[in-house]
Amino acid sequence: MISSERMAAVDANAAALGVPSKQLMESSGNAVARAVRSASDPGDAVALVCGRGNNGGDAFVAARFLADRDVTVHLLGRPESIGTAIARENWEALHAAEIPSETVADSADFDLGSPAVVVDAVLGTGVSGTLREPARTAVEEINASGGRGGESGGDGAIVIAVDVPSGVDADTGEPTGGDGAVAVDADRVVTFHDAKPGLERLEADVTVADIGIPAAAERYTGPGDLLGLGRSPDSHKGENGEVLVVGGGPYTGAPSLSARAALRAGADLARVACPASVADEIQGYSADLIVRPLPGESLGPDHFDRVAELAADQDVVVIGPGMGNAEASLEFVRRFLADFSGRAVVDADALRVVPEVETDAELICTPHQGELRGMGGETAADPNERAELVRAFAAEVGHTLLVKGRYDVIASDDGETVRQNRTGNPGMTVGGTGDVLAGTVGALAAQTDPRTAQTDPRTTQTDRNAARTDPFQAAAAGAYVNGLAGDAAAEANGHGLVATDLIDRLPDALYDE
Ligand SMILES: NC(=O)C1=CN([C@@H]2O[C@H](COP(=O)(O)OP(=O)(O)OC[C@H]3O[C@@H](n4cnc5c(N)ncnc54)[C@H](O)[C@@H]3O)[C@@H](O)[C@H]2O)[C@H](O)CC1
Ligand SMILES: [K+]
Repeated sequence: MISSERMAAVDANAAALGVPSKQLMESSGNAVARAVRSASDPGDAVALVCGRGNNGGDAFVAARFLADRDVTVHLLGRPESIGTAIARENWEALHAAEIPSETVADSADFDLGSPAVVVDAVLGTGVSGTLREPARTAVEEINASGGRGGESGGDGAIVIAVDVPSGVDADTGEPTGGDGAVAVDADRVVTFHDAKPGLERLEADVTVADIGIPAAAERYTGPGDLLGLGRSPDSHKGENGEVLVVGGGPYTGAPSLSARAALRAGADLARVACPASVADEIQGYSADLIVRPLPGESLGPDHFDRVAELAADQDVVVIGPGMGNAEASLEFVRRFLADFSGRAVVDADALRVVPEVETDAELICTPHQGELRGMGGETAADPNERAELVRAFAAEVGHTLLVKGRYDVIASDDGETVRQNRTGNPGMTVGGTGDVLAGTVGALAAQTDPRTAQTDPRTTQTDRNAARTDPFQAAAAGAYVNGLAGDAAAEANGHGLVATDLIDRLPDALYDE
């Protein structure tokens, strides 16, 4: 089962793996043609009703595979306004092949005739809102032509929908125009790659066609995993996330790297709460950070009130970098996590505390293999076996996990979703790259998802968490871009790369795909 959002990501990942959408469209069209053939006889009239997006494009391809049927392609709108290059190329190929087609400039002129089969390729997953003309009339004509919804009581044409009946939301099965809005009532649906939750709720007979998307496009992160992370063009300071890094004491570099990575990964503000003994040093590394000194030389339970107060205004807390493993510091983390209900990335020595703590916080834990074992998790040499172990352990602890390794493994807090990341290189075993990753994930988890943005200041912490990028998605995207930045750094510096090389390359990795 796959959501439309994930489907779009997998599509982009497939293209990055060398299987571009045009190739997928060829398979989609072929699958539709097979369904048409099984529903008709040679010589039968087949009407393909096509919109100007890729859903229509699938039907242009299908028409080429139906040489022994009496095919007519109806294009809704002008050919010049076909929206995508691949659909346009297939429209042109149709002409070159002399396949009969007509363009429907005015919906009043639309005449479907009385074919044996109607292919509904008006709209696929690209639909939004109430159907506009000429799509609306076309959908009504399709429904009137036959099928269960037809005036002829089921004796008319067989309606085969491409990917999803036009006007239906593939995620919910509801009309996109709202309750009772017009949508195609299909007899059959040929959907691509995987089942869609909304289609299960329809009466139509749904088949899933394998269109050749490689399994790796789902198993591994890719550019598709960055979709939906774009910041809104009219956002103001603070809207793209404020991150608080809590750490330092025995070390100064780690919290600084995390906080600077958070800024480069798009956070508007990065603060560091650290022992006063190292505050000047951490500030000295960078003018971009806001440093909040805590009395003493290492984190301890006395800092709880102050850190809880600082954390309350933050989108994400990154806790652990460079804090060391003194018992008092671990006790501080226990108290902090037990009380916290926001979102936190937990790294380094703070990780071992996680399995002991009952918390309402939404945690993203970023252990390497050794730290995972320290948390009570298991690991394995085989990447797929390791992925399975991490998935099960994420469900057990109830938090998102990002386990670092040659192949990173990301698992959702319910253990339902697991993904691997294979960007990165052996040069990244140098100290500090994990701190960069924690800050990067923190920044991505701090962004507001533009699709669920919630701007009312009275909203609760839970509402605010819900409006942000999904934690699994933030972790997967973070692992992917951290590895890309590492690969760019290795290109320049080989195995001599250092963690700060990654930080400067994060913006390109994130936004210049
Ligand atoms: N990986 C795959 O699954 C592949 C899927 N393919 C097919 O592509 C469509 C999705 O294509 P897309 O171009 O994104 O969108 P659509 O064709 O569904 O529609 C875009 C088109 O529709 C217009 N539009 C949007 N809303 C409305 C409305 N309410 N009323 C009227 N018109 C509307 C919009 O302006 C655009 O012009 C997917 O379903 C598959 O069929 C490919 O084969 C590649 C592989
Ligand atoms: K359709």
